[in-house]
Amino acid sequence: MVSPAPASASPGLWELTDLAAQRVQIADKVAAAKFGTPSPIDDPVRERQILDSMAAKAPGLGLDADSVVRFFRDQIEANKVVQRGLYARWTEHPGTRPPGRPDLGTEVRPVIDRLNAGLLTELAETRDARARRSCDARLAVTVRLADARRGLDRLHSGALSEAVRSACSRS
Ligand SMILES: O=C(O)C(=O)C[C@]1(C(=O)O)C=C[C@@H](O)C=C1
Repeated sequence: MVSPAPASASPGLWELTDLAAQRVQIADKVAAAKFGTPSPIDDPVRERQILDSMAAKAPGLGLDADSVVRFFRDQIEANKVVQRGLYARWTEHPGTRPPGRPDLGTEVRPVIDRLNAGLLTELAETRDARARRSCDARLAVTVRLADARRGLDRLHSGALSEAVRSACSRS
């Protein structure tokens, strides 16, 4: 669930940013599902499915398919940054490994699917705000607020910045 916008957040960009933050946080569960199993972090088939599905829905929402693909590619790359960071952490400090292994197909990907749908809706909702010249500055503030609100550490906060880097000035 998207948490309510902090008073100082740019109302138009808060939901988009908070959903991207949640997508970065769900990488912990993805990594926990895969760590110590033969499943690699990279799943090109799943990535293609996400990108094709988002691209197909874009025109109906008045969005440019290429821009939507770029945005979701960034979401996926950000997710992988977190997964790799956690793998490194868990390898170096076995005591920090997650206690359980969630099921990727039934527990984790359905959440990602919902976040993807929400993000696509928000891309459409924020078309005007993202086209404004003020977008970069407002987004930077919103990202810092999401960092604080969700208590993101450096790994997740860096990934969130990467996730939203193409959000401004896209149709
Ligand atoms: O679903 C997975 O297996 C993930 O690792 C998540 C995710 C994503 O961000 O959607 C990231 C990397 C994979 O290549 C595919 C998808």
